[in-house]
Amino acid sequence: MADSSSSLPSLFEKISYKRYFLRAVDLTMLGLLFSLLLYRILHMSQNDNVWVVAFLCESFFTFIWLLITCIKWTPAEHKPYPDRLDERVHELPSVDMFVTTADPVREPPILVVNTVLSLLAVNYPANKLACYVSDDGCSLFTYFSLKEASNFAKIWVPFCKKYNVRVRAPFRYFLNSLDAKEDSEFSRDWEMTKREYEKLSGKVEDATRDWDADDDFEAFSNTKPNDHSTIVKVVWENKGGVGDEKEVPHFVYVSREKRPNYLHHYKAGAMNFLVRVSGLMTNAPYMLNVDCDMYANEADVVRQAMCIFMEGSMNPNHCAFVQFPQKFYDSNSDEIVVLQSYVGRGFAGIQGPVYAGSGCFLTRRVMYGLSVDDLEEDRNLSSLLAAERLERDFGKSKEMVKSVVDALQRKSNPQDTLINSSEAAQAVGHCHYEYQTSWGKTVGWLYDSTTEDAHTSIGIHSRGWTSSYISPEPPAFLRCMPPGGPEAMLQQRRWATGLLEILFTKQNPLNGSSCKKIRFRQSLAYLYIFTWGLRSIPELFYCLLPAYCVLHGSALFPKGVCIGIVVTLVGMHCLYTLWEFTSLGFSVHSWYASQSFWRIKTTGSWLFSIPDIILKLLGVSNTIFIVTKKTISKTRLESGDRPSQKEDDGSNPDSNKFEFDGSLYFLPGTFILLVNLTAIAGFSMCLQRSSRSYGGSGSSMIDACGCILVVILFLPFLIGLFEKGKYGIPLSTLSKAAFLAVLFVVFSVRN
Ligand SMILES: O=c1ccn([C@@H]2O[C@H](COP(=O)(O)OP(=O)(O)O[C@H]3O[C@H](CO)[C@@H](O)[C@H](O)[C@H]3O)[C@@H](O)[C@H]2O)c(=O)[nH]1
Ligand SMILES: [Mn+2]
Repeated sequence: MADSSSSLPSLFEKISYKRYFLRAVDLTMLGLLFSLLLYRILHMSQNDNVWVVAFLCESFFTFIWLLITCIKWTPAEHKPYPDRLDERVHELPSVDMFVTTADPVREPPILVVNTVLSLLAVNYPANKLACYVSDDGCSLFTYFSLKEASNFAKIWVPFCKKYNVRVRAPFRYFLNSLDAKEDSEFSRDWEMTKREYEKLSGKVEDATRDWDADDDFEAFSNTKPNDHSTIVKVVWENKGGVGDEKEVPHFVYVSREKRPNYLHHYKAGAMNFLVRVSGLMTNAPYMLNVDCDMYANEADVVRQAMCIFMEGSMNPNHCAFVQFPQKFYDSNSDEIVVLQSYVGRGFAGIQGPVYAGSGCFLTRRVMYGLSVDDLEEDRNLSSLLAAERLERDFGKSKEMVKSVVDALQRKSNPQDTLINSSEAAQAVGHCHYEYQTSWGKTVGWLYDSTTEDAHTSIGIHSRGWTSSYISPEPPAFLRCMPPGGPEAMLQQRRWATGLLEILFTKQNPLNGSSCKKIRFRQSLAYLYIFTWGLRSIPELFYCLLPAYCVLHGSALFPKGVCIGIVVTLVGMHCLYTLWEFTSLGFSVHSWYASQSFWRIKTTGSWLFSIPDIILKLLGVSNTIFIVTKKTISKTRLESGDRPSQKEDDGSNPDSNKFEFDGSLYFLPGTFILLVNLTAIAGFSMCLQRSSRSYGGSGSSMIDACGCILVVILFLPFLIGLFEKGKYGIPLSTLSKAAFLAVLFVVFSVRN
């Protein structure tokens, strides 16, 4: 526990950003949007239906901007001081670290191995750590790889600690060659460790080929990913550990029972099983959640998070979780980094950041459904601890109930040996264990959304907890994302659908039930992300309106000086977002690519979240979680870890190209492109044919400029028209889009 004497310096500092100028910019843009709406209302009678459609779209955009302004108003973050931890805290708390994997093909085991190695090697007493891997793929190869990794960990962990290695995922660490030429102890150890890592990765890659059966793999025989019993394997137990540098923390492999026709709730279900198993085995008060596509990039990461929790145990600031921003070692998601930096810090200045599903430390008690009120009134806690209630909430395992009571009362009674709890662990992995309990409803990770992270997050904030955002440099965690193309579109659709799903649960931020403890601005902030999918409709319309007006000969934008409103809005938005990108060190190209991808994903991928939700509400089909395909990036590390700059160096000319396939995701974009190209062609032909001005009620140059802007934003599709292979738009998509475009043109001209 932390030393509460006030003379010692605080373990963290809250940094609140002053942004008077940016607030003025936000408000000016809001004012311009309202003026545009007012103009539309005043001129409604003189114009046709286009005017109404534009008005509706712009009302939606204004609403979004209002939410953004409200989120960004008071940005903040926490800065931890891990150096002060030893002076202040006599005994560090234990942490259970969870890694999830689900598919050995889409998530190569070598990636999981690296995630795990980076966690096992963090700077924290090894006897206070335990790493649990949940494998929803029930894969022998994953298990085999992890078992091999645990042997390598006995070399890797001491090596990292001896030489204070910063990047503790070997696949990243060994990308850089050895600087020291001389034959020092370090270079000998380095060479040896590298050789051992190469052996390990060779074995992992060949696992599917040379296979020597072993009794230990018995449990995997005759299993299918969706049909098998629970498997719990203690891969490595740190027996009698005292926390010295050579020790490797406990390491457990689990795969919960799966049967066809049983809902298993994807990652949320896996996380809930991990909470139960770890509760039975080590029952640490804190938990770290990392996806298998992410690794710890900073050895002090656990200590950084503990600064927030330990200080919080003195000042009841009720911090439920500490979220590190998602940063990437490939350059496919600059816009996410930028979004987090502004919107994420905005959330942090209200009630706390959103739990992002990975790179987050959580408190076990909070995950057991505790609310802030339960802390204040001991009475509540004792009602929570009533035996029959515990069984109803947490299930029928006595061992589980006991571990929950210990956790809620902050008593840590880990098992003497992990093997002792194997049997109880099997029981809590049964696919009917959660039946009629509170798991997934009020306890643990919440079900009913494919973005279980955002759903669980609002559940925690609704119980009155705050959360903390810390963004150390170098980044604490790094992960990878799919490049622009079918995988990215699939992932975006899953996110948009999952976020919309939350609007139809009890956690809907608009459902302001009085018992909810969430702050008003925090609800608005959640509303901003939950409505991503809905944005697709106004964005789609807005990409088509200029073309419609040019073809139809009507005006979309205001006339005279009032056009200044639109021009200023577009100009300000460009400059504002450009500044956001460049001030974080991203290039102008990255800014453009993000603006373009944002339009592509909204109109092409988020759009499908709407039928997904309708089909779910009608009971026709349920939403599914398709795991994103991960590939290992071989880009070299730079000292500053600025991934975006690296791939911009032109070494791989294809790295910025957008990939296509025959899926429907690319139909809206191709259609938008063709329609706007037609409108531009039509407009320039008319200009050539006659010098008659486009005055009166007809469309003007400014509408044609709108079409040009849309084409610029959909440039990856224009390039796709001329490319072949995976970089080209398939003929089937092209012909469907062309057919729709002809219908659109006929409709616009005739109407
Ligand atoms: O049935 C499943 C499906 C997925 N996963 C795991 O969930 C994690 C995330 O899956 P991924 O395909 O990588 O999804 P992403 O879209 O990259 O993940 C983001 O979005 C998800 C949904 O919001 C969150 O769960 C993640 O934490 C967040 O990083 C991975 O470790 C998977 O192995 C399971 O354990 N079981
Ligand atoms: Mn992922």
